[in-house]
Amino acid sequence: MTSSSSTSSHTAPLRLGIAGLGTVGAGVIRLLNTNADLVTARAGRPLHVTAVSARDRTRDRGVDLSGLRWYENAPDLVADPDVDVVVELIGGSEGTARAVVEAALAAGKPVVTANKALLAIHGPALARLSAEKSAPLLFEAAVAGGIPAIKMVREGLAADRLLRIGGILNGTCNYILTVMRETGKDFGTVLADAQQLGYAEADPSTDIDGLDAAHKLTILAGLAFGRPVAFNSVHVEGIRRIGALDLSFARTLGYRIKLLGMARMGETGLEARVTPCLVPENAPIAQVDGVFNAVVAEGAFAGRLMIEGRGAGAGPTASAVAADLIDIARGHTIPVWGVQATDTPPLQANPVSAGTGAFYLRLLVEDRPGVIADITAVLRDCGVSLRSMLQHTPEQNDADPYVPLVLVTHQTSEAAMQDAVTRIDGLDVVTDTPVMIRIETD
Ligand SMILES: NC(=O)C1=CN([C@@H]2O[C@H](COP(=O)(O)OP(=O)(O)OC[C@H]3O[C@@H](n4cnc5c(N)ncnc54)[C@H](O)[C@@H]3O)[C@@H](O)[C@H]2O)C=CC1
Ligand SMILES: N[C@@H](CC=O)C(=O)O
Ligand code: NA
Repeated sequence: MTSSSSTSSHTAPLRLGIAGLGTVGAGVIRLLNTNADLVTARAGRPLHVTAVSARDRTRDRGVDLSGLRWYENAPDLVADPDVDVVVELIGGSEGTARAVVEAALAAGKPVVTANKALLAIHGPALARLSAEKSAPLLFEAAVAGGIPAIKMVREGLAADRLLRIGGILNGTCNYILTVMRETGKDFGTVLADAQQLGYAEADPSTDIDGLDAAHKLTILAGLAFGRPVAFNSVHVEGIRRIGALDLSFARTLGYRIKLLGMARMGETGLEARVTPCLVPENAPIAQVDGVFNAVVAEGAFAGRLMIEGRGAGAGPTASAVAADLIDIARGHTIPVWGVQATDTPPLQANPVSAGTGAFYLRLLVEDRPGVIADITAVLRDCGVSLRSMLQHTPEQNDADPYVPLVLVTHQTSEAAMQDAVTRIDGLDVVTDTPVMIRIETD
C-alpha cells in the first residue's frame, strides 16, 4: 500500500449502520450532525451514517433520514457493504438486538451498543465472538449513560486491583426517589415524567425493580474484577415498596434513600447486590440527585473515587455512543473485560444472606400496649440488636388504627435479620409486609 492510499483510506469516512432510532438512536444522529466538525477532527475521519433500521419508517424523529438506506429487518443492515460499524440501539437481551450484534461480530464488523441487558446476560459469549473475529465490541453508553464509567474502570484504573465498584446506576429510580422526596408527588406521576423525559426502559419495571441497575453492575463488576460475573447471582431489589413515609423517616434519621448497586471482592469471594439503601445525608453519594448517576470505585492503590453525571437521556447517552465510535475510528479498542477472553466460567456472587449490615425496618403496627414488646422480643430471639426506634411521622393521622414504627439496628448478620423480618411479618399486630432497607455507611 502506498503512503497516499494509506492516507486516503484513513481519511475515508467511517460508515455507520444504526439499528434503533428511539431516544438514543435519534440522539446519536443529532449529535453527529451538530458536532460533525469536532467529531471528524477527533476521529481523524468523518463519521457518516449510511443505513438505519427501526420499527416505524413514518415516525418524525426530528432528524433528517433522507439519503439513508432503510432496512425493515435490522439484521439485514449488517451485510450492507456500505456499513463498516454496526450501532445497536434497539435494546433487550434477546430477539432482534441480539441477532444484530451477533451477526455483526460474526461478520467481523465492529459493534457499538448501549444495550446493558444484552451484555449482562450474553457478555461472555459476545466477548468470545468479538475476540475470535477481531471485531471490537464497545459499550460505554450501556453503563451510567454519559459518564465514562467503562473507560474509568477498564483504562483509567487498569493498573490497580479493584476492591469495590458500583454506585447509583439507574437514572429513572434516582429521579423518582429525588422528586418524591422533594415534592411529595406520588410514585406513578413521577415515573410517568421519567418516561416522558426518555429516561426509562421500554418496560419501566426493568428500572424500578432494579434489573437495569443489576445489568450495569454485572458489567462493571466483570470489568473491575477481570472476568465476567453471572448476572443471575446478583441479588436484586427495586424501589416499588419505598413510600413517602420512608423518605420522610430517612430524613428524620439524617439519611437519604438511594438505589445502590454495589460489588465488593473480599476474602470470601464476590458480594454483588442492587438494593435501596439509606446513605448519610452528608455523604457525597447522597448529593447525587435526579437523573444523575454516580460510579464509585475503590482500588488498592488509587483509593476511593467517584464520578457523577447524567445516567440517562438522549444527549448524555449519544455522547457515550459517539465517543466509542471515535475510538473505533482511531483504532483505539480493547478487549471486552480488559483482558483477552478466556473460558473461565463467570464469577458467582455469594448469597446475600451470607453478608452483614445495619438495617432500617419500617412496620405498620396496631397502636396498643405490648406491641413494641412483642417486636423487640423477636429481635432478641434472632440476636438482632436495636440502635434506635421512631414512631410518628409529622404526617401521622391519629384516626388510623395502624401506626408506622421504624427500627434501626446495629450491625447484624443478614440471615438473622431476614429471620427476624419473617417472624415480625407473622405477628398479628403487624399489617403489611415490613419494609427493610440496608444502611450504607461509606
Ligand atoms: N434511554 C436512555 O436514556 C438510555 C438507553 N440505553 C439503552 O439504549 C438502547 C435504546 O434505548 P432507547 O433509545 O431509550 O429505546 P427506545 O425504545 O426509545 O428506542 C428503541 C428503537 O428501536 C427500534 N426497534 C424496536 N424493535 C426493533 C426491531 N425489531 N427492529 C428494528 N428496530 C427496532 C424502535 O423502533 C426504536 O426506534 C437500549 O438498549 C437501552 O437500554 C442506554 C442508556 C440510556
Ligand atoms: N433506564 C435507564 C437508562 C440508562 O441506562 C436509567 O434510567 O438509568
Ligand atoms: Na457510560
